[in-house]
Amino acid sequence: MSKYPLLGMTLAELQSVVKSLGMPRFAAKQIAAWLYDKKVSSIDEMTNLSLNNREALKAEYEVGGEAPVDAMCSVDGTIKYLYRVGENIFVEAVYIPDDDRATLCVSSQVGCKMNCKFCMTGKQGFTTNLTANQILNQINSLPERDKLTNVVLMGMGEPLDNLDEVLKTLEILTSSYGYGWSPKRITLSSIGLRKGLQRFIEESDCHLAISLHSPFPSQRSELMPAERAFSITEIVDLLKNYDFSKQRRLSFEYIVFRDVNDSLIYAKELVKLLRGVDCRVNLIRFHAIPGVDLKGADMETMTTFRDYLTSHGVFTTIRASRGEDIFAACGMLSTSKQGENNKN
Ligand SMILES: C[S@@+](CC[C@H](N)C(=O)[O-])C[C@H]1O[C@@H](n2cnc3c(N)ncnc32)[C@H](O)[C@@H]1O
Ligand code: SF4
Repeated sequence: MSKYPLLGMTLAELQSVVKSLGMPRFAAKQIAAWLYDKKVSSIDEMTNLSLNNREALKAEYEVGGEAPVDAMCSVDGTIKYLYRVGENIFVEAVYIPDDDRATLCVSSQVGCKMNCKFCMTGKQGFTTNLTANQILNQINSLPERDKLTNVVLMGMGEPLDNLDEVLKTLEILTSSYGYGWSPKRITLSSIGLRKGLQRFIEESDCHLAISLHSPFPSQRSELMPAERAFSITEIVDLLKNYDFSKQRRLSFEYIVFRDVNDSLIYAKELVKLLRGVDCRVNLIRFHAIPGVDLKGADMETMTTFRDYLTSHGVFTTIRASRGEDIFAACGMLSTSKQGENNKN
């Protein structure tokens, strides 16, 4: 019989576990400390629980951490890890070390329903939501776990489409009973879903990045079909109701596609769209994917685009592209692993 994982449970969930087993209420906090502070890998290591209680816990539960099954290292130090989350199902997490920080890009779903034209994960279609256990495990079982300074929910999947499990993970990462991280160390990236965006803003303090990619709704819907359900103008209107001028950061991601959204007409429209919003824009280089007729803009065009936005009051950076040699794009390694296993 497979056991339930404890890793990924909130304090409230651990409290109901200990209650159901007739253990004292304070045992929930002790278990949380073993899981999230001391980061043990087995219930046997939870030595301040009585032997009887440990045995009772072990009958139904396990810690539930699982090491990655594969890794690809880039010449620039970026490492893409593959985690198994089911029979022949894998997700990616990408470790990106930098001078003074080390970021992990975490997945929230296997595949994605949103079908953005430029995205490899979108091309996979949707397989399943990850549980809080599977999201947190990408961080917990990372070989470089203790070096991590930041986490970005920018891997496979649309986090607002799996918000219950994502919010549980964020609670564990930021609570004093959990990892105790500042929410400023965590960024959630989303295309912006009507059902979910407001809830995320109100129930979390983590930074928010919105994938924008075109200020024109007609073009944005060509690139990102979800635009039809919740348009970028509605998204920006909603965001204007919240204060992003202090600790919490709002950014917009913009992949610059050659001859598609890279001229100053687009930059001008972005300035108009983002007027009065406390935010920054990150320009992203496109990682080409097979079968899609889009190309990335050259660096000169991106620089001109950035300078126009910055000189018109929208602070803009060009995101350094990391792990080019192992990347191609998010979703590539897991897609090929699934294909490889299907052939065997
Ligand atoms: C993979 S998504 C996951 C988070 C969320 N679903 C979203 O779209 O924001 C993270 C970021 O990667 C970008 N992205 C997707 N495919 C890309 C590609 N081929 N090249 C560059 N960026 C890409 C998305 O636009 C988004 O800004
Ligand atoms: S870009 Fe984000 S929302 Fe779009 S298909 Fe990829 S993962 Fe899903």
